[in-house]
Amino acid sequence: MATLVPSSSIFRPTLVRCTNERRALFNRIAPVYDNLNDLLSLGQHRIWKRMAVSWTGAKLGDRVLDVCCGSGDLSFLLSDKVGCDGKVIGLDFSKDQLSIASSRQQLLSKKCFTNIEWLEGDALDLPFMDGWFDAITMGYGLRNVVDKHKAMQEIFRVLKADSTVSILDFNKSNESLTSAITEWMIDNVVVPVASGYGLSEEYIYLKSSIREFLTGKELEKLALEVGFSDARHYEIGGGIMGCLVAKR
Ligand SMILES: C/C(=C\Cc1cc(O)c2ccccc2c1O)CCC[C@H](C)CCC[C@H](C)CCCC(C)C
Ligand SMILES: C[S@@+](CC[C@H](N)C(=O)[O-])C[C@H]1O[C@@H](n2cnc3c(N)ncnc32)[C@H](O)[C@@H]1O
Repeated sequence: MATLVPSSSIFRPTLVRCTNERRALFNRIAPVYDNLNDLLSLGQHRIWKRMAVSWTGAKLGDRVLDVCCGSGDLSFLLSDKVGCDGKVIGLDFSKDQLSIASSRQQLLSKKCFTNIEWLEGDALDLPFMDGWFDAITMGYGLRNVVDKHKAMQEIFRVLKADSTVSILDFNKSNESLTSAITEWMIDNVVVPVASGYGLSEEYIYLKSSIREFLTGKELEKLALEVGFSDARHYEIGGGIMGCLVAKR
């Protein structure tokens, strides 16, 4: 009997089907990730990240966690919030992203940045005791994990009572115009720019990952299901981005 071999375009999602493939993708994009974020968002991602960090309510002396920290943008912002007496853990499963985060820490050489520790680990199996952190951030991470429910359960487990997690990501909008703008940007700006670096497949993945993501209402529901007492999703960046703020 003849075996049907699907075309590579049908099989595109296999690029990121399992954890190892996702890790490999983030290792590959690590050298250009920061520059592309600045370029593609016209620097706006820095504003969205500041908003996400301020919504955690992190304060001087706190012990905080940045899950899926990548090259460390949110960790550096958290470091400023918690100061020299606080502690920031930036956790990610990509060695190459962590190595960039660590080089940035050396380069920026701000005294209090010594309060940041980079940790290679899995968001689905956080290596911390229950109720360990005063605040948690996750930037563009939840959409990329293979099991979103488990990731939320883990965040809930390691967060102290009354503390807050702030989860920034693309917004899977209910508004067809907003979705169309995001998809148009990815097809006509993001992927063509990324292809100049030989990373078109990696950025094409962005579009399918947003389509398969949860809407704001679904994210709020997920947070409540895993046990958070309050959950609000805020649309930001003209509705292109969103931030889920949930209180344990
Ligand atoms: C912050 C950006 C990308 C993060 C990012 C997240 C991922 O999950 C990835 C997965 C795989 C590869 C790469 C990434 C990744 O880079 C940049 C986002 C850019 C937006 C697509 C476009 C933003 C458009 C506008 C300039 C914003 C206008 C806002 C205005 C207030 C209306
Ligand atoms: C799009 S980047 C976001 C990086 C950073 N938080 C930011 O806002 O720029 C997503 C990050 O999630 C990490 N990641 C994805 N799944 C993960 C998992 N299961 N455990 C740990 N890190 C993960 C990737 O390695 C990557 O660095």
